[in-house]
Amino acid sequence: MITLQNISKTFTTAGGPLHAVSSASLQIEEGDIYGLIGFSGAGKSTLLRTINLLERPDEGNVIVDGEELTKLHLRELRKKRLSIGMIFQHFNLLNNLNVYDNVSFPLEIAKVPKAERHKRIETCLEMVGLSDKTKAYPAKLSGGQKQRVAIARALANNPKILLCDEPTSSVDPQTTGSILAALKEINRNLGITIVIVTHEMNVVKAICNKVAVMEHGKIVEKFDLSEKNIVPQSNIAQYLFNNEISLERELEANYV
Ligand SMILES: Nc1ncnc2c1ncn2[C@@H]1O[C@H](COP(=O)(O)OP(=O)(O)OP(=O)(O)O)[C@@H](O)[C@H]1O
Repeated sequence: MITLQNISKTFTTAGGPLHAVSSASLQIEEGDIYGLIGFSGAGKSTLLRTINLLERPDEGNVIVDGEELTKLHLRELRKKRLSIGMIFQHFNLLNNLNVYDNVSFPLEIAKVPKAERHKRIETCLEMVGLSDKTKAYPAKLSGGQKQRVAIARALANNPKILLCDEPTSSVDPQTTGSILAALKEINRNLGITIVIVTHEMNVVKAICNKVAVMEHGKIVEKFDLSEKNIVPQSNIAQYLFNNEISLERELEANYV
């Protein structure tokens, strides 16, 4: 369903070229919940953002449902992006709009007629358990509720794929559980393929069926978590599998 072939991305920075992603290849099948894990700066978000070309790779191919995205014209790409929803660490809600209008926003951009819009907004808010919050503004919501609004908004255009960039990094552990449960339900009930960037092996173990471990811009190992005997080979994968902890910056300093 998603094929990333030899993706590379270099940023120009004041300190010189920064190779954020180097020759990364990944095959994600329909229905997967695919985790991308690694330390801060490993290139996870950059790689994730190439899947909808929010980040255009310098080299490599991005194939989604048989279509090579880097070859699409802007209009075709915009259409294709409707089938790829995305959520972020800091929710990215529009603070001057209430919950209903936040979810309505992508539908208005896609020019969905009003009656159909209303139906979809209600369905999506029901899916994330926020039907009673339509009139609330983001400032009045908890972190978990904000992320569930963001999930509803990402689902509004009936995507086939949901990209999640550290969706639980700004919330407490209990809320993490409710967000992950919502994502799992969406995957199970709607068959939406999910790609999730995280620092936390607990997140991977809770919902992913596959995971790729990244370090210094490269994918160093991939695992099918349905397999019984997982034997990590790389130092970083061994570290991640053996330490079920959140990879905060100070802990990263202890990793050798
Ligand atoms: N737009 C940009 N311009 C310059 N450098 C960037 C840009 N985006 C990312 N980088 C750099 O590329 C590297 C990879 O960043 P990326 O965000 O993909 O890593 P990550 O594994 O997701 O880490 P984090 O969890 O900290 O976001 C980092 O060194 C980052 O500073």
